[in-house]
Amino acid sequence: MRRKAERGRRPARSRQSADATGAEASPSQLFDVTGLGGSGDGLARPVDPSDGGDLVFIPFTAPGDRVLARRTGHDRAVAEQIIVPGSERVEPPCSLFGQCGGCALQHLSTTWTLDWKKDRLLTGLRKAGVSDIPFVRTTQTGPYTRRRAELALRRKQGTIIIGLHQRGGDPVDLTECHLLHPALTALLPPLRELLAKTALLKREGDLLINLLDSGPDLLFSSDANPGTADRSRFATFAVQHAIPRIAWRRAGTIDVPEILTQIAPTRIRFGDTDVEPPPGAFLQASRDGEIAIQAAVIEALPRIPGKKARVIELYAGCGTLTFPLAEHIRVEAFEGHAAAVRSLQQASAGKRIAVTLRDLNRQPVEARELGSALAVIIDPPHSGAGMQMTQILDGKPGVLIYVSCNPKILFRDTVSLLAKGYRLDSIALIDQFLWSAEIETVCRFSRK
Ligand SMILES: C[S@@+](CC[C@H](N)C(=O)[O-])C[C@H]1O[C@@H](n2cnc3c(N)ncnc32)[C@H](O)[C@@H]1O
Repeated sequence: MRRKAERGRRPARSRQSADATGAEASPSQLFDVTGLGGSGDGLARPVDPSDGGDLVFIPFTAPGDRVLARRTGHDRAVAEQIIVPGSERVEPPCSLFGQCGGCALQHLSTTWTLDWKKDRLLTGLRKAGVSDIPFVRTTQTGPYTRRRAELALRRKQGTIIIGLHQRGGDPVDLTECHLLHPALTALLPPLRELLAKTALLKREGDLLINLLDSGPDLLFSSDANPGTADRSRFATFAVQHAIPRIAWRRAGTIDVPEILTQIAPTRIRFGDTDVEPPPGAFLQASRDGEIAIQAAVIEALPRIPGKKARVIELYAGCGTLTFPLAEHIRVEAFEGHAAAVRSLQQASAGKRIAVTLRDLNRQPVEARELGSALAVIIDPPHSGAGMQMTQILDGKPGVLIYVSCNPKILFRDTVSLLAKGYRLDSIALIDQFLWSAEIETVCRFSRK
């Protein structure tokens, strides 16, 4: 949960005074909001065509709204007043909505946003050439379930801010959050007190929190080294708040994190296996989201012909999918993050899992190898699978189970897969990023 974009504030329903900065860059105009753009901002047209007919994006507006807004760029505007609210508007649950960059869509019901995401997905797939769209199974995770967060830290005039960046601006102190798991929100006030006393944070840093089965796992990155007194403060804090591990690294580096204190083993369960993940490990955003993704992947497996059959799993992380898969079939798992691979290897002992550390951008698993597997499972980072996708397209595995957090890349890859004779058999849409425009999907492609 991290979002940096354009500065924005929730528009008031009653008239607000001009911009807080006093800037009068452009006159206010009336706009009708007709839909939402890909990042969840309202897509609007001026009511008076002489104001220029082009569509503009207006954050925190909803379809059906008529708003008074001021242009901030050729296709951007900021709402100042909602003149007529759209029928889909709801009261945002969080008082920070519109300032904090964590949520973009709290002013719309979660039912509406799920339908909107499904519609975007289907429109994109149709445009990519899928003529026969299969049934879409949808799952939506609830509020207060987010178990992974990357929060910004600031020391400002003697106080500590822990929060999410407002759009394009400073972090907003997270005094309230309807997304985060309550166990994580409860940690924020004592963490502010702790950080106020430490030397570790000079001016700014970040905190990545993962809520594991063993408790919260904290990874700080900051602009100053922790002192000796800090280490004992963190150790006391870990005991007081039952935090198994607290790690740190210098901001802006990818150094192996230093363990400031560890009072107990860290643990997360994937399928039938406990894994000890490294600090800052990739995790699916919520437990419910993870379960839905795992179930969709397992369901998409083809019939397993015998004990020798194997699947190849690319971008395996610490094994979110590897262990559930290995309950059914042999798995060859590939991952580029060395610490994740170590965790995966340790937990794989005695199981039908072979793990390889591989930068799949530089050295993709080759087409021939992919083509000989019963299925290939792929869960690439947001930037997509790059060269690895080319090898998949050349290797033409019979079944490709594609987990995606970036619909644009999914649509692009769908075009290529259809051109190689694949069809789209099933789609699961997992809305695990509530109140944001993000879309997570599991798609099964197969060749006749
Ligand atoms: C979206 S995560 C999925 C991880 C895992 N499947 C899960 O669900 O927890 C993407 C994974 O790709 C890995 N990754 C990113 N770039 C990579 C690369 N060039 N080569 C191999 N792995 C990479 C990341 O370390 C991360 O574990």
